[in-house]
Amino acid sequence: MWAVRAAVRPGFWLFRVARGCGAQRAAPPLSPCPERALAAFRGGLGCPEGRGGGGRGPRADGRRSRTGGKEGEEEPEAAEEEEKEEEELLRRDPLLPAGTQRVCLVHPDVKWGPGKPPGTRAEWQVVEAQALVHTLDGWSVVHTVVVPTKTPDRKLVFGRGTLERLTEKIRGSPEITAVFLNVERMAAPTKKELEAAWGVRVFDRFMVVLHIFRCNARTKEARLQVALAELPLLRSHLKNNVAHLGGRGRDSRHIMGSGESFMQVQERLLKDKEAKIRKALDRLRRKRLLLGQQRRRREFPVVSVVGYTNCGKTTLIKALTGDAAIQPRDQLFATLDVTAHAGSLPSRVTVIYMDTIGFLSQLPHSLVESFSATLEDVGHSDLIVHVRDVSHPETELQKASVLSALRTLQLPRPLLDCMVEVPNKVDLVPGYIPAEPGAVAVSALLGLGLEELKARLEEAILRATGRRVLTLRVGLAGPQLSWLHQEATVQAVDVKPEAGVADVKVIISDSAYGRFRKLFPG
Ligand SMILES: Nc1nc2c(ncn2[C@@H]2O[C@H](COP(=O)(O)OP(=O)(O)OP(=O)(O)O)[C@@H](O)[C@H]2O)c(=O)[nH]1
Ligand SMILES: [Mg+2]
Repeated sequence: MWAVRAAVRPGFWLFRVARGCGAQRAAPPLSPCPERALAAFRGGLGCPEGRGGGGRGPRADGRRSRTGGKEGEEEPEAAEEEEKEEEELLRRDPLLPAGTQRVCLVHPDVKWGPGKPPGTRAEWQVVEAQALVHTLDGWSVVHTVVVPTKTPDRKLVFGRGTLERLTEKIRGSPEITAVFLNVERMAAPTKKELEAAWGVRVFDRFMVVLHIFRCNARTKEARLQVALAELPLLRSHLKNNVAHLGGRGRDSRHIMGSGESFMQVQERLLKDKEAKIRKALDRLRRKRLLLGQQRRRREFPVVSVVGYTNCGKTTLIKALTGDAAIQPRDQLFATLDVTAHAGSLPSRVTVIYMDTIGFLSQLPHSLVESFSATLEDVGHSDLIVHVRDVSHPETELQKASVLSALRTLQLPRPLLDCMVEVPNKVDLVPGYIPAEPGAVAVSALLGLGLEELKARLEEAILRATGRRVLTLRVGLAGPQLSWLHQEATVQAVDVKPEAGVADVKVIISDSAYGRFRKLFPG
């Protein structure tokens, strides 16, 4: 969900990376059981399935906090109060009208100059804009107009003559109930003038995407992030309304003798709201980090699956884990919350796949900024898998957008260097051969290439987490075998009864192997 333009702003991301590529951390034991791994993992993840996001679970080590409750628990009244405040912050008027809308899509096509978006074409941008509209329940595009323009950022976006022609068309088409002007952001006066000229409501990309986010956000963190992203919109509405009131909003008629004008009171309320949302988000983030630490103590290798929106991330995770509960949808931004799903690799290594929010180019900064914290989990993973829809005409541009945004996350170099490229939807591109070295082409939908991908992921995970495959000889009478079952992944046991020993093939971390040698020096 990251904008290409936003991505190049230095210091833009709020992202903090706690640790580097998995190679730098102590390698954990691996559970052979995905269900158990996931149950343990979800206890430490603020995701809808996990129900762990509330952060009120007990500490893994059972220690008590200062308040007398276990650490990670809160005082019940304080927690209730926080919950009430969070719900209050989430109460909002509808952003876009509910019910059926027949939309005229107006796409300003910048053919030259600095406003021309690089590497794309008007028809592709139109297809993406149509997909955004169709994501909304009951909304359809009834007309599409591509209008050449030099300066889409001028007040009325188009020249006078073009505006007149558009007005004639929109006014003369009674079936049109709304206009989607495919610009990143429209200034409030522009919106007002266009709505007055066309007689219907006019939306920009920011509003449409924000509305989709609102509909799709599930966890409290994601919903609060949407609420935060909405604030600039509320501010510009406020300015617009005050302008509409003429001098009345700004003048010195103070409200109830408070010394503040109407505008000042509203601005203060919005500022208070912003501070409260940020505080609530910070609270949730701290809980997530605390739970993340518990999760890391359980130490399952984590694979973050990232990519442009609708490229097939969720479908791939469903195919890799066989998790029937996952429901991919042909929709932009179907996934807005980071969720975790356990799966097994060929040597029965259990990994946790993290499904993430997709990227979209030309997304307004405030939206990107609001969601950056959600992506912190990517920085805590052991491996990144970059999924790409190779059947999409803008597949190369999408790849560039994703990579450019990933770079701005300030992820540790090794994590980026170890990234596994997965060109997806190859069933739609017969004869597709990946150009990138080490890439594994798949069709997540048809299950093509999955075994090769699992083998590639296993190799990358072992390398990234400092694990190795060893065959150890153990005595059958001692506790070594059960120790190995607990602390490593046992792949095969070759019992030699006559010698009273067994050759055990294990995947074991360097640290666990060190402990094994110390415990069982013989
Ligand atoms: N033909 C084909 N379609 C696929 C493949 N993988 C995914 N799809 C379809 O692409 C659409 C989007 O899939 P998702 O898995 O929801 O994509 P996503 O990247 O998770 O999307 P967001 O969560 O919205 O960012 C769905 O209709 C899938 O059925 C594939 O390998 N081949
Ligand atoms: Mg998804």
